[in-house]
Amino acid sequence: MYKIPFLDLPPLRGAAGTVVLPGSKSISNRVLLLAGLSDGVTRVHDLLASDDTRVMLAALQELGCKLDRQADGVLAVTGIGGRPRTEAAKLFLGNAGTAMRPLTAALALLAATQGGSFELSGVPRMHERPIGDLVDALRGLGCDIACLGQEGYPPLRLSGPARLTLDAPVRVRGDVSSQFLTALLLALPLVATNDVVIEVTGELISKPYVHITLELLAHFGVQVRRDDDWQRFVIPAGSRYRSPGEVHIEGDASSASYFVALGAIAAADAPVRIEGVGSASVQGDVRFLEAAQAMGARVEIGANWLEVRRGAWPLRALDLDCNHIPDAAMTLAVMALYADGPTTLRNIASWRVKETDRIAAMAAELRKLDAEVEEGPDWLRVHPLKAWRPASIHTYDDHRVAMCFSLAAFNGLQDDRRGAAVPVRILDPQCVAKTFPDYFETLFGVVRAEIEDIPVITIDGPTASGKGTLTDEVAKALGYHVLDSGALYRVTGLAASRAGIDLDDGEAVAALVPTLELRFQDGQALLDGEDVSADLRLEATGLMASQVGAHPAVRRALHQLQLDFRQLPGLVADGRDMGTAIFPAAPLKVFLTASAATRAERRHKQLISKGLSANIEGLRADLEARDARDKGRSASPLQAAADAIELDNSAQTIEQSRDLVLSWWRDRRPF
Ligand SMILES: Nc1ncnc2c1ncn2[C@@H]1O[C@H](COP(=O)(O)OP(=O)(O)OP(=O)(O)O)[C@@H](O)[C@H]1O
Ligand SMILES: Nc1ccn([C@H]2C[C@H](O)[C@@H](COP(=O)(O)O)O2)c(=O)n1
Repeated sequence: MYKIPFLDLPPLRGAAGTVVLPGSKSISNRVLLLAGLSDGVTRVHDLLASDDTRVMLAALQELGCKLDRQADGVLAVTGIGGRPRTEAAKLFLGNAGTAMRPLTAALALLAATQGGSFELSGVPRMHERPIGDLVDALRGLGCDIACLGQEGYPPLRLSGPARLTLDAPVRVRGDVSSQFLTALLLALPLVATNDVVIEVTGELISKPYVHITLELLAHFGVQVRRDDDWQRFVIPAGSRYRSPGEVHIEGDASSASYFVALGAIAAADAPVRIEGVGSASVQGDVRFLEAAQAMGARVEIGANWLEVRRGAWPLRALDLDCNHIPDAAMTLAVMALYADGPTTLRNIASWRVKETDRIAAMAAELRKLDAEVEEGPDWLRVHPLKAWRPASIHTYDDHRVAMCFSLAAFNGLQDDRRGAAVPVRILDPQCVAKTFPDYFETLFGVVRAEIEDIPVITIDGPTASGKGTLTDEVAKALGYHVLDSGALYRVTGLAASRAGIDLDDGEAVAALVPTLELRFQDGQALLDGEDVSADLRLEATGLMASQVGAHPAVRRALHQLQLDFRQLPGLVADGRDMGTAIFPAAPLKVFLTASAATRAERRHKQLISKGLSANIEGLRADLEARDARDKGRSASPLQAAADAIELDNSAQTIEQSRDLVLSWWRDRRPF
């Protein structure tokens, strides 16, 4: 996950490959609650690991459920059989509507029948999301619920005992959020001593989510009867949750929408394959496929997979009632930028009370790209874009805003004039943790950019100037990859010396390079499977690296290997010739220096801190000798590129150097 303030997406040009979806959020949290309330153990396969499931798990644990993560990755949930092990708990539920609503209903009813006091709270946005209709319905049954802030909103206190009246129908509004009805359906079996009737007032929205609820209730032994018009539901007397033993969570159909759109926009040659949802899915958002097909996507579908590729291009504009796919429909708003006319999304009033006011948010952010957007209380119209503006997309702590705006990075496909493609900046990218923590990593695994569009920052300089440290810091701040080119020369020197090759024989050393089995993994350098990280950092290895690096044949042999590090979303490359020979067109080149005395002192400290003895005078002599060789060789000598910025960090802290480089980078960005 990118835990950084912003993530810049370079212009993207194509997509192909396979994506395995994370588990569905809606199914995960419903299954967890049902498993938690049941008797016995439920083994949950493919559970979504995200912020929303984490808060649900923490709440269940607080109520007395036992959670056991098993070796096969399955989570075993031992339920409380409808009897909380505590009489009082304060539960923090973040911004998870799928936890707040059903836990409110379940704990209000359990407090009423068994006594107790439960407080439910969340992040500030959760306290702005209405829950009054559910509270009213529960109060109508006799539950004791106090709104601790504003009436009709969390935080809430649920207290008991209280006398419940279950013989009259429970009325709940269905036209604001279907989660209120879902909450009652999930909770009322706990107290159904007689048939309990729920009547929905107003037309029920998002029926597919209620369908998921009914399917899962049946799986846990509760057969709810419903009328054909979805206005009346009956929970039979004596209903009891029974764990089905094993439950498999299917992939998240709303998350699939980004990759379906990706296929429709950018899979011109080979499809994007999406594993985890398909024709057997119970989630309503699989119907996003119909909308994508109407816009031009070509789709093949199996029980548990989809393959999507581009059909019509530009996409076809759409006028759609999105009531059945409220979450996935946000993706259509960005697809609309690539359409042949204005696209209108209707019946999306529920967007206003989600993680943020999504109608306002989408309109504001689409306009930043220069799109023409019209909005009404429950609709949004987006006009296609020809000339795009680079934009910094505010994400409102809303995972779906972040994910769907990643699709705006394909603007170069819409306007193929040279240089017309623009990058897109996603602010607070870690908000995707709510449902899809590795969304951007997954995206980068299946998209393609022109190599020259992938940004590179080069940091060259003499030994122990702090290049590696600065490179790591800058890369961390931007979410970029790192190329430690010195490590490649060090490995080459080490391997050649181990193989008994004369380090002055450039051709022999170069011939060794293609045979090296080298991997960089979790901070380790593995040569033929052996961790050689410690050997690589020895001063003696540095000298060998300098020696082999003087041969043009060795430099040629390592050239492509270094270019291959240029991957999405960007690269910071550290070495001696990054700016002069390997990435001569890099938009930011830094030549980092520090006085020899400072460098010797830093290296001394570094070695001592690792428990290695060192002599400061000897170190200084070694590094000056290495610098002399690196500067004096004919092939790509150590020197500043003509357009590099020189930075002497002798008197700077690491943070000061980092912030300076980041400020230079900011100046070069179009945002
Ligand atoms: N600005 C700085 N202020 C203080 N110490 C620094 C600074 N930059 C780096 N250092 C310290 O100097 C030591 C050497 O830094 P680093 O290993 O990054 O240098 P390098 O140029 O990559 O070296 P090499 O050429 O051997 O790969 C490290 O211990 C690092 O923490
Ligand atoms: N781009 C590079 C990187 C390194 N070398 C050589 C010269 C250095 O002295 C040696 C070790 O590098 P370090 O790990 O200290 O950065 O490798 C080079 O020639 N070109």
